[in-house]
Amino acid sequence: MEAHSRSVQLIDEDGKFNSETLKSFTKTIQLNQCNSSYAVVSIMGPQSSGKSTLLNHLFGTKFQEMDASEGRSQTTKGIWMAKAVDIDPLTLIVDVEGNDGVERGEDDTKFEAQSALFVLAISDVVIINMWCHDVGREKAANRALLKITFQEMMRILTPRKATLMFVLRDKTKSPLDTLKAKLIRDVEKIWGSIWKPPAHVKTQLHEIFNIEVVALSNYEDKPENFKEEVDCLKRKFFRSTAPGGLAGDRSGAVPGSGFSFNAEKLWQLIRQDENLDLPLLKIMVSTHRCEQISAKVFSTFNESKEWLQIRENIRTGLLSGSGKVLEALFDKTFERYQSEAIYFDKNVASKQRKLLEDKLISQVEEYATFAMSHLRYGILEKFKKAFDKALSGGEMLSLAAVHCTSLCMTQFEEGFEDAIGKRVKSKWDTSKVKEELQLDIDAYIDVIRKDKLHELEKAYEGALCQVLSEPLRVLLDQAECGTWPAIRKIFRHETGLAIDGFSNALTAYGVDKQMQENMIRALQEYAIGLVEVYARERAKTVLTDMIKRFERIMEYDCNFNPRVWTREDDFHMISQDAFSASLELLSVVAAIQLDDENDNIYDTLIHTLLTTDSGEGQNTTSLDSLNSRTWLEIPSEKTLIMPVECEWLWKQFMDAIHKIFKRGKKKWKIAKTKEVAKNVAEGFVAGAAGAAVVLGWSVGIDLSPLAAAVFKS
Ligand SMILES: Nc1nc2c(ncn2[C@@H]2O[C@H](COP(=O)(O)OP(=O)(O)OP(=O)(O)O)[C@@H](O)[C@H]2O)c(=O)[nH]1
Repeated sequence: MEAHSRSVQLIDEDGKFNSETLKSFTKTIQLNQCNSSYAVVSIMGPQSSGKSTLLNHLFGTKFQEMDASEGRSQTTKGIWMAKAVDIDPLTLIVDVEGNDGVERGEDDTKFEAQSALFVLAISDVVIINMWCHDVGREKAANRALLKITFQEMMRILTPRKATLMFVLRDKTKSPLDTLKAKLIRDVEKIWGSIWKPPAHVKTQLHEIFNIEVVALSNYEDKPENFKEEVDCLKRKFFRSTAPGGLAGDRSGAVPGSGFSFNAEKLWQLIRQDENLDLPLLKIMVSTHRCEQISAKVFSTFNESKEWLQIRENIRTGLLSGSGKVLEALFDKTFERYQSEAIYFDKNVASKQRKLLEDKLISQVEEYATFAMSHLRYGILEKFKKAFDKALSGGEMLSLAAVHCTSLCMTQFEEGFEDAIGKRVKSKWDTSKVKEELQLDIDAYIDVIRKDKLHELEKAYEGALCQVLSEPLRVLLDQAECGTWPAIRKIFRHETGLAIDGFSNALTAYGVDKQMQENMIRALQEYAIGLVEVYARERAKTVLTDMIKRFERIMEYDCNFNPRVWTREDDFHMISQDAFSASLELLSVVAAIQLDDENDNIYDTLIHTLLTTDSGEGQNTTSLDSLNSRTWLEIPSEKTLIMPVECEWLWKQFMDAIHKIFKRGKKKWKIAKTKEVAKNVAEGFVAGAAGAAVVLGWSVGIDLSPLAAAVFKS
């Protein structure tokens, strides 16, 4: 009680505002918690007019009073403040230095005017303390004060409605009503005489002030009466902030927590003699206070166990459910802010709330970033599992990719909301992280797709290899004129089937057209390569194979039975067949002829190598046609044995055949009976002669040893 009723100096006699003193005072009396439920009552009046005495009796304060024995000199310097005792709501009492200029000098009205303005601006009730006998007096000190106050108020201040309570001291026998009427007339006269800004030219006094008039007995002469009347007056200040009370108009009231700042700024502006724009000041105070409230709730947020726990979650990676906690914490923080900021300017409060929200959002940025990246990797792993499962369950890759991706993107959104809450999530741009996640997912799909496509490719290659290998081997073993047409037929058929199947299968993998074409081309090339492999293999052993073929025809008849040469056997024709068949073999393996329908290699070879012209040798023009490295209409990369090589091979072949003829006795079975033998020998001779015609141009086979051997046998 003592501490509250004791007064503090708000502004000293030199006009210095005691900011720290006021802050500490308002803190002591817990003004901050009052919002708008508090009142400010101030007193103005001539020096030594009993102002402090009245306040102390009325409000239980302890303002310094003049010692009566010292005569009338100034005791109150500057502006003082105390808290009324036993009055609800909390009521601040402001005692102002006497203002009749006696101490400061007649001309120094500046401080008086400034303090009067200050008091008017911060007060809900202004008590004008005056001697009863001054009512109606032209020269009364209050007249000058009121005039200058009204004048300055209209010049630089946008007033807010307050109560002007005239307390007439040392009341006389004049009835109060008469005094009151006189006083109001007087005050209105003053009001009418002052300059007013255009907006207020027609403003009536009662629109700016509620006027109250009270008369008190002389404190010194009639102390009992004085106390009684003061007690009665005191009651007027109970519940003063309730509607209809002395301080009932709360519309312009500054909330308790902004009082100090408001008072200090106000005093600064008054001292600078600037136009006082109270609404602007109100915004200034509101901004200052809302910033303070915001900073306070922000630090409470930071220190809350919930937020500390969420931050800890970054370390442990346990995000699930944090969103709800964060959401509730945000709500609590805004509620805390709102509960105090609501008493300040609405626009300022909501602007500061928005700033607070931004601050909170950026405060959780580290957590949100962590949550997003944690989710990104977690969801990617989930995608991999879901995708693999879908594929192993037989789902088409392209469909699985779409549905698993969409599932995972939804999971990302849900997971982020779960970790960070709806409110924060709505403020966050997740598009970049989602793009990155999408890229990760696409990369994984690509890897799997490549694997699967590789498998598919291998499967089709394997199948093609299986269906083509055997026919190719058989056909190339046969190596006759119809070989390449047959290979082409089976090749086109099987490759066509495989490509159809492959194309269909590819649609399940979501590959683009270009890639699809490339892969089909690759399969085609594989099939071509397969043919080439077999053909090249065959080409490698062509000389041996030609010899073997020649020998086979000579040793076996058309039923594959071992041949026993008799006279009936047409040696010439059989050997001719053997030569032709060998040449056929050479022509088949000389080039890969998958595209070429006009197979001219065999014709060229027959024409140049197996002529039936006179045995004096092959015509050089024909042989010249083999003096080349390419076959007509066949690209070089499809050539397995060049024409010039064929010529060389043919010579090798004929050399070998020569030797075979030489040892024909051992090699070929000849009938044993003499007659048969003779016939055979004749036939051989004839056949050999024919053969010699065939062969003569190149190797000049000497058949006589064979014939001799036959005759000997
Ligand atoms: N005649 C008369 N004298 C009073 C009354 N009340 C107080 N006084 C006397 O007036 C003198 C000044 O009293 P204060 O209360 O100090 O007056 P003040 O107006 O606060 O003085 P300053 O702060 O110096 O302006 C004291 O001696 C009081 O006893 C009153 O009702 N009538």
